Amino acid sequence: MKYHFIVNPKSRSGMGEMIWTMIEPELKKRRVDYQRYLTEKRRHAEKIAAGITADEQEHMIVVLGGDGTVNEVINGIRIPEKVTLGYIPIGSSNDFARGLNIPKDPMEALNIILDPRNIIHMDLGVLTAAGRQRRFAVSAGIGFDAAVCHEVCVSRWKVLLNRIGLGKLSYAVVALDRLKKDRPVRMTVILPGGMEQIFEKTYFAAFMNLPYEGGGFKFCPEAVPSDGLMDVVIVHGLPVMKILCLLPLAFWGKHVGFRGVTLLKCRKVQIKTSIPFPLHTDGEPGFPRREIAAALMQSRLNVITG
Ligand SMILES: Nc1ncnc2c1ncn2[C@@H]1O[C@H](COP(=O)(O)OP(=O)(O)OP(=O)(O)O)[C@@H](O)[C@H]1O
Repeated sequence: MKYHFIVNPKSRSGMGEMIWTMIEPELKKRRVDYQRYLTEKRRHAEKIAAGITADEQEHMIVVLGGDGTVNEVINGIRIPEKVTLGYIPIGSSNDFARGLNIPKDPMEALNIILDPRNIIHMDLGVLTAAGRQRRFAVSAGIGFDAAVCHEVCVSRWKVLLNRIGLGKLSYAVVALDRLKKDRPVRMTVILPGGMEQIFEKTYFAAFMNLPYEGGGFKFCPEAVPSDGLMDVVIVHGLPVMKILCLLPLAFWGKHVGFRGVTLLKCRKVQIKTSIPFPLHTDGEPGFPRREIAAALMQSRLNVITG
């Protein structure tokens, strides 16, 4: 089967293009049947994936880019179960690769794509807000974590830290700054069957398909991408000082069990907040909203993992 390579040359502040120049000679050497598509702007990867899968037949798509490019590709795919996805991680946060044990080394990642040992049927989430839907592979969130994503996208920290190979730390640096500025809100969480829980002074809720988000925060250590369930983490009712202590622990998933950290598993959840709160899907920012819903799709994506 032909490999469709979707390459974001601008990922990790321009590293994508450089890595592709290493990968392409290897494909030629191994006589791989491939086609390359270079993304030219935001949302272009989505259009490319939509074009490849428009015939609703089986396809092999390989993404070379960051979590943002993976997100665009999964949003473009017509029927996820017809597609097998390979991934060469070149992003700043790399939570998709981290959660699926995909090697960071581009050549190693290519090897497992060309000779796959493990293919999982991965759940995909859908975030619905103001009548619009956006799919996610890693996580979606409302509140503080989404505000951090907004700011990382526009801050110079990501570019500076990417230059020294520490791009994933941009989320931690911006998180510390946002904690000083953001005010927690009242959040109502509605589960299937109508069960309602109210959380006061909530900083954020994240809906996770994989254990990590934000460049390595293991917010939902038990998240399994093929179990048919979303893991939800809600952080609420804590003083800023305690959050500052818990955030580093979250790198190892050791924040679990502390008061103010609530974890749930479900297929569907609805959230209402007292004021509009920022959103994200796989780290890509969305407009602030007061009411959203997150759910898993019926159709699953085949993903080559490490
Ligand atoms: N040619 C291009 N020029 C500018 N931006 C682009 C281009 N192609 C894609 N993009 C945009 O670049 C953004 C970031 O890409 P990507 O997520 O792959 O890398 P990253 O931000 O370094 O990684 P991560 O999401 O893991 O932090 C995406 O939102 C995508 O829409």
